[in-house]
Amino acid sequence: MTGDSSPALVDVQALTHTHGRGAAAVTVLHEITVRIGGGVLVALAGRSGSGKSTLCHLVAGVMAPTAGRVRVKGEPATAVRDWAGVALAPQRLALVGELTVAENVHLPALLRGAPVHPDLLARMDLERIARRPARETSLGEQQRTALARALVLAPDLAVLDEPTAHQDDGHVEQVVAALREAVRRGTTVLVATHDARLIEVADTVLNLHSGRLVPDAVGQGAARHDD
Ligand SMILES: Nc1ncnc2c1ncn2[C@@H]1O[C@H](COP(=O)(O)OP(=O)(O)OP(=O)(O)O)[C@@H](O)[C@H]1O
Repeated sequence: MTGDSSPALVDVQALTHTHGRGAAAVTVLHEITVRIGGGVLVALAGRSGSGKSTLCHLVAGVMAPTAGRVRVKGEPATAVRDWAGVALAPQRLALVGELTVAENVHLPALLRGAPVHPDLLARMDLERIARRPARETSLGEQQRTALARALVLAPDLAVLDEPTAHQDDGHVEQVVAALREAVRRGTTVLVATHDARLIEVADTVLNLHSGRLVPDAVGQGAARHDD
């Protein structure tokens, strides 16, 4: 989180979001205001259905809020199209099943003509299966592939929805280390999670409760890590 006067990487102001229309309309986020600075790991915690994925999608700019605004680097989040700006690993992963694990990870770099981050495959324990089509890998492997893909351009902001949901303890440690390393290199990482192992290493914890940020929990979290 940033103080009021410092520039925010992510600036969310009075954001409200309603899914559906008419009789089916349901407002799932209410008047969210929060600012997030550069180079921090932020955990967005909250019970199932509290609105974490919805807020992730709005911050990543894949949908627009019903009211209020989300700015990333001073632009509306929906206008930031470059994965070097904002990268998303959605809960449902969205891999290209026919492409290999390595091709999926490197796709944002290949599309952009950018160099690939050399050791992400190893960091995410994907080297052994790098040449296998993504659809022929386990769910945990697919999740680590989507996480590596989100980090491959060292984006300003990586939005990762439940990044440890399909990982065993050992791989949780590897994912956490990779996220901390991304933060060390300057990426702000926003994770939606219920995982205490991830929440405890966050610089900031935002707690969502029924679509509202719980005021006295905002800004709490583990001390800043400098590793
Ligand atoms: N497309 C949609 N149409 C209608 N309601 C939706 C839609 N997507 C999500 N919702 C509702 O919005 C609320 C918040 O959902 P969201 O997926 O953001 O929660 P979450 O905190 O990420 O949950 P989980 O931890 O289970 O993934 C839930 O009540 C959900 O049923």
